[in-house]
Amino acid sequence: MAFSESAQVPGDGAEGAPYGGGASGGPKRVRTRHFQKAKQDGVKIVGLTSYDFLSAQVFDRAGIDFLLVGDSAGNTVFGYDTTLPVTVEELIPLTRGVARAVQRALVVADLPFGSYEVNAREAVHTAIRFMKETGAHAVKLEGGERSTEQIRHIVEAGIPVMGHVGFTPQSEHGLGGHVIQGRGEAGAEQLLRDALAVQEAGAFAVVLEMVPSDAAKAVTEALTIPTLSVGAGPHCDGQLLVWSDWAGMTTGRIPRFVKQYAQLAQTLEQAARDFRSDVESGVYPAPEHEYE
Ligand SMILES: Nc1nc(=O)c2c([nH]1)NC[C@@H]1CN(c3ccc(C(=O)N[C@@H](CCC(=O)O)C(=O)O)cc3)CN21
Ligand SMILES: CC(C)C(=O)C(=O)O
Ligand SMILES: [Mg+2]
Repeated sequence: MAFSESAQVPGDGAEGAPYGGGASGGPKRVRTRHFQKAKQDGVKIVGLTSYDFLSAQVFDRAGIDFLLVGDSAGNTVFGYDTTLPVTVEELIPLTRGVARAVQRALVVADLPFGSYEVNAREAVHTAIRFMKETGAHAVKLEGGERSTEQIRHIVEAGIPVMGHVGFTPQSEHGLGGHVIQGRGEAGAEQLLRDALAVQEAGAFAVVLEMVPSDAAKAVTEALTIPTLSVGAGPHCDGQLLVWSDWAGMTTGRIPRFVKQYAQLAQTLEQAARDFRSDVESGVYPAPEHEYE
Protein backbone atom coordinates (compact mmCIF):
# COMPACT_ATOMS: atom_id res chain seq x y z
CA MET A 1 0.00 0.00 0.00
CA ALA A 2 1.79 3.13 -1.18
CA PHE A 3 0.03 6.25 -0.05
CA SER A 4 -0.02 9.43 -2.04
CA GLU A 5 0.61 11.39 1.16
CA SER A 6 4.33 11.93 1.52
CA ALA A 7 6.23 11.64 4.78
CA GLN A 8 6.38 14.82 6.84
CA VAL A 9 9.48 16.89 6.30
CA PRO A 10 10.72 18.75 9.39
CA GLY A 11 10.17 22.45 8.96
CA ASP A 12 7.32 22.13 6.48
CA GLY A 13 5.05 23.79 8.99
CA ALA A 14 2.87 20.74 9.63
CA GLU A 15 4.54 19.57 12.85
CA GLY A 16 2.48 21.91 14.95
CA ALA A 17 -0.81 20.98 13.30
CA PRO A 18 -3.27 19.75 15.93
CA TYR A 19 -4.54 16.88 13.80
CA GLY A 20 -2.96 14.49 11.36
CA GLY A 21 0.42 16.17 11.39
CA GLY A 22 2.16 13.44 13.34
CA ALA A 23 4.04 15.39 15.99
CA SER A 24 7.00 12.98 15.72
CA GLY A 25 7.55 13.99 12.09
CA GLY A 26 7.78 10.31 11.20
CA PRO A 27 6.10 8.53 8.32
CA LYS A 28 2.37 8.87 7.94
CA ARG A 29 0.59 6.19 9.93
CA VAL A 30 -1.54 3.57 8.22
CA ARG A 31 -5.13 4.06 9.35
CA THR A 32 -8.13 1.83 8.84
CA ARG A 33 -9.53 4.33 6.32
CA HIS A 34 -6.42 3.71 4.18
CA PHE A 35 -7.51 0.07 3.90
CA GLN A 36 -10.75 1.20 2.24
CA LYS A 37 -8.87 3.57 -0.05
CA ALA A 38 -6.37 0.87 -1.04
CA LYS A 39 -9.24 -1.40 -2.09
CA GLN A 40 -10.89 1.39 -4.09
CA ASP A 41 -7.58 2.26 -5.79
CA GLY A 42 -6.65 -1.37 -6.43
CA VAL A 43 -3.49 -1.04 -4.33
CA LYS A 44 -2.54 -4.27 -2.54
CA ILE A 45 -2.30 -4.37 1.25
CA VAL A 46 0.57 -6.34 2.80
CA GLY A 47 0.74 -7.73 6.33
CA LEU A 48 2.92 -9.99 8.44
CA THR A 49 2.53 -11.35 11.91
CA SER A 50 4.97 -10.05 14.50
CA TYR A 51 5.49 -10.95 18.13
CA ASP A 52 8.36 -8.75 19.30
CA PHE A 53 9.89 -5.26 19.16
CA LEU A 54 12.88 -5.95 16.89
CA SER A 55 11.07 -7.87 14.15
CA ALA A 56 8.30 -5.25 14.21
CA GLN A 57 10.86 -2.46 13.70
CA VAL A 58 12.28 -4.26 10.67
CA PHE A 59 8.88 -4.94 9.07
CA ASP A 60 7.66 -1.41 9.77
CA ARG A 61 10.80 0.07 8.17
CA ALA A 62 10.25 -2.15 5.10
CA GLY A 63 6.80 -0.68 4.57
CA ILE A 64 4.63 -3.61 5.66
CA ASP A 65 1.18 -2.05 6.10
CA PHE A 66 -0.08 -3.94 9.12
CA LEU A 67 1.39 -6.19 11.77
CA LEU A 68 -0.83 -8.83 13.32
CA VAL A 69 0.18 -9.99 16.76
CA GLY A 70 -1.41 -13.34 16.05
CA ASP A 71 -2.39 -16.04 18.47
CA SER A 72 -0.14 -18.06 16.13
CA ALA A 73 2.32 -16.94 18.84
CA GLY A 74 1.04 -20.12 20.50
CA ASN A 75 2.92 -22.05 17.82
CA THR A 76 5.79 -19.69 17.06
CA VAL A 77 6.62 -18.22 20.49
CA PHE A 78 5.25 -20.61 23.09
CA GLY A 79 5.64 -23.94 21.28
CA TYR A 80 2.06 -25.18 21.69
CA ASP A 81 0.57 -27.54 19.11
CA THR A 82 -2.43 -25.28 18.48
CA THR A 83 -3.57 -21.73 19.23
CA LEU A 84 -6.16 -22.97 21.73
CA PRO A 85 -4.13 -22.59 24.96
CA VAL A 86 -3.05 -19.01 24.22
CA THR A 87 -4.22 -16.47 26.79
CA VAL A 88 -4.79 -12.72 26.94
CA GLU A 89 -2.04 -12.54 29.56
CA GLU A 90 0.41 -14.11 27.11
CA LEU A 91 -0.49 -11.91 24.14
CA ILE A 92 -0.63 -8.55 25.89
CA PRO A 93 3.13 -8.19 26.52
CA LEU A 94 3.96 -9.34 22.98
CA THR A 95 1.49 -6.85 21.51
CA ARG A 96 2.95 -4.08 23.64
CA GLY A 97 6.42 -4.76 22.22
CA VAL A 98 5.16 -4.65 18.64
CA ALA A 99 3.10 -1.48 19.20
CA ARG A 100 6.12 0.30 20.71
CA ALA A 101 8.19 -0.52 17.62
CA VAL A 102 6.09 0.88 14.80
CA GLN A 103 6.03 4.35 13.29
CA ARG A 104 3.82 3.59 10.29
CA ALA A 105 2.24 0.13 10.37
CA LEU A 106 -1.22 -0.55 11.80
CA VAL A 107 -0.95 -2.96 14.73
CA VAL A 108 -3.72 -5.53 15.07
CA ALA A 109 -4.15 -7.61 18.25
CA ASP A 110 -5.58 -11.11 17.76
CA LEU A 111 -8.14 -11.97 20.44
CA PRO A 112 -7.27 -15.43 21.82
CA PHE A 113 -9.64 -18.38 22.07
CA GLY A 114 -11.99 -18.06 25.03
CA SER A 115 -11.68 -14.29 25.39
CA TYR A 116 -14.64 -13.16 23.25
CA GLU A 117 -17.00 -16.03 22.27
CA VAL A 118 -19.29 -16.15 25.32
CA ASN A 119 -20.97 -12.80 24.69
CA ALA A 120 -20.45 -9.29 23.39
CA ARG A 121 -19.77 -8.00 26.92
CA GLU A 122 -16.74 -10.23 27.34
CA ALA A 123 -15.61 -9.43 23.82
CA VAL A 124 -15.73 -5.67 24.44
CA HIS A 125 -13.97 -6.11 27.78
CA THR A 126 -11.14 -8.07 26.14
CA ALA A 127 -10.82 -5.66 23.22
CA ILE A 128 -10.63 -2.72 25.63
CA ARG A 129 -7.89 -4.46 27.61
CA PHE A 130 -5.79 -4.84 24.46
CA MET A 131 -6.32 -1.22 23.44
CA LYS A 132 -5.64 0.16 26.92
CA GLU A 133 -2.69 -2.06 27.82
CA THR A 134 -0.80 -2.50 24.52
CA GLY A 135 -1.08 0.44 22.14
CA ALA A 136 -2.56 -1.72 19.36
CA HIS A 137 -4.74 0.10 16.84
CA ALA A 138 -7.31 -2.62 16.15
CA VAL A 139 -8.33 -6.12 17.19
CA LYS A 140 -9.06 -9.27 15.19
CA LEU A 141 -11.43 -12.06 16.08
CA GLU A 142 -12.51 -15.27 14.35
CA GLY A 143 -15.93 -16.18 13.02
CA GLY A 144 -18.51 -14.89 10.55
CA GLU A 145 -22.21 -15.04 11.32
CA ARG A 146 -21.52 -16.42 14.79
CA SER A 147 -19.39 -13.41 15.81
CA THR A 148 -21.43 -10.47 14.53
CA GLU A 149 -22.74 -9.35 17.95
CA GLN A 150 -19.18 -9.24 19.27
CA ILE A 151 -17.92 -7.28 16.26
CA ARG A 152 -20.80 -4.82 16.43
CA HIS A 153 -20.30 -4.02 20.12
CA ILE A 154 -16.50 -3.70 19.88
CA VAL A 155 -16.89 -1.31 16.94
CA GLU A 156 -19.48 0.66 18.93
CA ALA A 157 -16.87 1.03 21.68
CA GLY A 158 -14.67 2.81 19.12
CA ILE A 159 -12.30 -0.06 18.41
CA PRO A 160 -11.66 -1.09 14.78
CA VAL A 161 -12.22 -4.79 14.13
CA MET A 162 -10.62 -7.09 11.55
CA GLY A 163 -12.74 -10.17 10.86
CA HIS A 164 -11.44 -13.67 10.08
CA VAL A 165 -13.46 -16.28 8.15
CA GLY A 166 -12.82 -19.46 6.18
CA PHE A 167 -10.46 -21.71 8.13
CA THR A 168 -10.50 -20.42 11.69
CA PRO A 169 -7.70 -22.17 13.65
CA GLN A 170 -9.34 -21.65 17.05
CA SER A 171 -12.13 -24.00 15.91
CA GLU A 172 -9.88 -26.57 14.26
CA HIS A 173 -11.35 -29.38 16.37
CA GLY A 174 -14.86 -28.34 15.39
CA LEU A 175 -13.83 -28.13 11.74
CA GLY A 176 -12.15 -31.55 11.85
CA GLY A 177 -8.55 -30.40 11.46
CA HIS A 178 -6.73 -28.14 9.04
CA VAL A 179 -9.48 -28.36 6.46
CA ILE A 180 -9.84 -26.01 3.50
CA GLN A 181 -13.13 -24.08 3.82
CA GLY A 182 -15.41 -22.56 1.18
CA ARG A 183 -15.25 -25.59 -1.13
CA GLY A 184 -18.19 -26.51 -3.34
CA GLU A 185 -21.28 -24.43 -3.92
CA ALA A 186 -22.52 -24.68 -0.35
CA GLY A 187 -19.09 -23.90 1.06
CA ALA A 188 -18.66 -20.85 -1.15
CA GLU A 189 -22.12 -19.59 -0.18
CA GLN A 190 -21.41 -20.01 3.53
CA LEU A 191 -18.08 -18.20 3.12
CA LEU A 192 -19.83 -15.30 1.40
CA ARG A 193 -22.55 -15.15 4.07
CA ASP A 194 -19.87 -15.09 6.78
CA ALA A 195 -17.82 -12.39 5.08
CA LEU A 196 -20.90 -10.23 4.42
CA ALA A 197 -22.01 -10.64 8.03
CA VAL A 198 -18.59 -9.46 9.24
CA GLN A 199 -18.76 -6.43 6.92
CA GLU A 200 -22.34 -5.65 7.96
CA ALA A 201 -21.29 -5.80 11.64
CA GLY A 202 -18.79 -3.01 11.00
CA ALA A 203 -15.40 -4.67 10.45
CA PHE A 204 -12.86 -2.60 8.43
CA ALA A 205 -11.27 -5.65 6.76
CA VAL A 206 -11.59 -9.43 6.79
CA VAL A 207 -9.01 -12.23 6.69
CA LEU A 208 -9.89 -15.17 4.42
CA GLU A 209 -7.87 -18.19 5.49
CA MET A 210 -7.32 -21.37 3.44
CA VAL A 211 -10.16 -21.12 0.92
CA PRO A 212 -10.16 -21.78 -2.84
CA SER A 213 -9.08 -18.78 -4.93
CA ASP A 214 -12.40 -18.68 -6.82
CA ALA A 215 -14.45 -18.48 -3.63
CA ALA A 216 -12.13 -15.74 -2.31
CA LYS A 217 -12.48 -13.84 -5.60
CA ALA A 218 -16.28 -13.88 -5.34
CA VAL A 219 -16.10 -12.60 -1.75
CA THR A 220 -13.60 -9.89 -2.69
CA GLU A 221 -15.89 -8.67 -5.48
CA ALA A 222 -18.98 -8.73 -3.26
CA LEU A 223 -17.45 -6.82 -0.34
CA THR A 224 -16.68 -3.12 0.02
CA ILE A 225 -14.13 -3.80 2.79
CA PRO A 226 -10.78 -5.34 1.80
CA THR A 227 -10.17 -9.07 1.96
CA LEU A 228 -6.79 -10.22 3.28
CA SER A 229 -5.60 -13.60 2.09
CA VAL A 230 -3.86 -16.24 4.15
CA GLY A 231 -3.87 -19.01 1.58
CA ALA A 232 -6.87 -17.55 -0.26
CA GLY A 233 -5.23 -16.84 -3.59
CA PRO A 234 -4.27 -13.82 -5.69
CA HIS A 235 -7.66 -12.09 -6.06
CA CYS A 236 -7.87 -10.77 -2.50
CA ASP A 237 -7.13 -7.13 -1.71
CA GLY A 238 -4.09 -8.02 0.37
CA GLN A 239 -1.84 -10.82 1.58
CA LEU A 240 -0.80 -11.83 5.08
CA LEU A 241 1.69 -14.48 6.25
CA VAL A 242 3.04 -15.74 9.55
CA TRP A 243 6.49 -14.15 9.65
CA SER A 244 8.37 -17.19 10.90
CA ASP A 245 7.00 -19.29 8.03
CA TRP A 246 7.72 -16.54 5.51
CA ALA A 247 11.30 -16.05 6.75
CA GLY A 248 12.16 -19.75 6.89
CA MET A 249 12.35 -19.74 10.68
CA THR A 250 9.63 -22.35 11.20
CA THR A 251 11.16 -25.81 11.05
CA GLY A 252 9.03 -28.76 10.04
CA ARG A 253 5.89 -28.67 7.93
CA ILE A 254 4.58 -25.38 6.68
CA PRO A 255 1.28 -24.82 4.84
CA ARG A 256 1.31 -25.02 1.04
CA PHE A 257 0.30 -21.37 0.67
CA VAL A 258 3.53 -20.12 2.28
CA LYS A 259 6.37 -18.74 0.17
CA GLN A 260 9.69 -18.58 2.03
CA TYR A 261 11.52 -15.31 1.45
CA ALA A 262 14.56 -16.16 3.57
CA GLN A 263 16.17 -19.13 5.30
CA LEU A 264 16.60 -17.69 8.78
CA ALA A 265 16.70 -21.01 10.62
CA GLN A 266 19.63 -22.16 8.46
CA THR A 267 21.38 -18.80 8.79
CA LEU A 268 21.06 -18.80 12.59
CA GLU A 269 22.06 -22.44 12.90
CA GLN A 270 25.22 -21.79 10.90
CA ALA A 271 25.96 -18.68 12.96
CA ALA A 272 25.61 -20.69 16.17
CA ARG A 273 27.94 -23.38 14.80
CA ASP A 274 30.48 -20.72 13.79
CA PHE A 275 30.30 -19.09 17.24
CA ARG A 276 30.85 -22.41 18.92
CA SER A 277 33.86 -23.29 16.79
CA ASP A 278 35.36 -19.77 17.12
CA VAL A 279 35.17 -19.99 20.91
CA GLU A 280 36.71 -23.46 20.89
CA SER A 281 39.56 -22.37 18.57
CA GLY A 282 40.17 -19.04 20.32
CA VAL A 283 39.20 -16.91 17.29
CA TYR A 284 36.57 -15.24 19.48
CA PRO A 285 37.03 -13.02 21.39
CA ALA A 286 39.65 -11.13 19.36
CA PRO A 287 41.57 -8.10 20.70
CA GLU A 288 38.91 -5.67 19.43
CA HIS A 289 36.36 -7.35 21.68
CA GLU A 290 38.49 -6.97 24.81
CA TYR A 291 38.62 -4.18 27.44
CA GLU A 292 41.93 -2.96 28.81
N1 LIG B 1 3.37 -21.13 11.95
C1 LIG B 1 2.07 -20.97 11.73
N2 LIG B 1 1.66 -20.65 10.48
C2 LIG B 1 0.34 -20.46 10.21
O1 LIG B 1 -0.01 -20.17 9.04
C3 LIG B 1 -0.58 -20.58 11.28
C4 LIG B 1 -0.10 -20.91 12.55
N3 LIG B 1 1.21 -21.11 12.75
N4 LIG B 1 -0.95 -21.06 13.62
C5 LIG B 1 -2.31 -20.66 13.48
C6 LIG B 1 -2.82 -20.93 12.15
C7 LIG B 1 -2.97 -22.38 11.80
N5 LIG B 1 -2.79 -22.35 10.38
C8 LIG B 1 -2.65 -23.47 9.58
C9 LIG B 1 -2.26 -24.66 10.14
C10 LIG B 1 -2.08 -25.77 9.36
C11 LIG B 1 -2.30 -25.72 8.00
C12 LIG B 1 -2.09 -26.94 7.20
O2 LIG B 1 -1.75 -27.97 7.73
N6 LIG B 1 -2.30 -26.88 5.89
C13 LIG B 1 -1.98 -27.99 5.00
C14 LIG B 1 -3.18 -28.86 4.75
C15 LIG B 1 -4.21 -28.30 3.84
C16 LIG B 1 -5.17 -29.37 3.34
O3 LIG B 1 -6.17 -29.66 4.03
O4 LIG B 1 -4.89 -29.93 2.28
C17 LIG B 1 -1.35 -27.45 3.75
O5 LIG B 1 -0.54 -28.17 3.15
O6 LIG B 1 -1.63 -26.30 3.38
C18 LIG B 1 -2.69 -24.52 7.44
C19 LIG B 1 -2.86 -23.40 8.24
C20 LIG B 1 -2.52 -21.01 9.92
N7 LIG B 1 -1.96 -20.42 11.10
C1 LIG C 1 -2.83 -16.71 10.43
C2 LIG C 1 -3.35 -15.40 10.94
C3 LIG C 1 -4.54 -14.94 10.17
C4 LIG C 1 -3.68 -15.47 12.40
O1 LIG C 1 -4.79 -15.41 12.84
C5 LIG C 1 -2.56 -15.63 13.33
O2 LIG C 1 -1.38 -15.47 12.93
O3 LIG C 1 -2.83 -15.88 14.50
MG1 LIG D 1 -4.93 -16.05 14.84
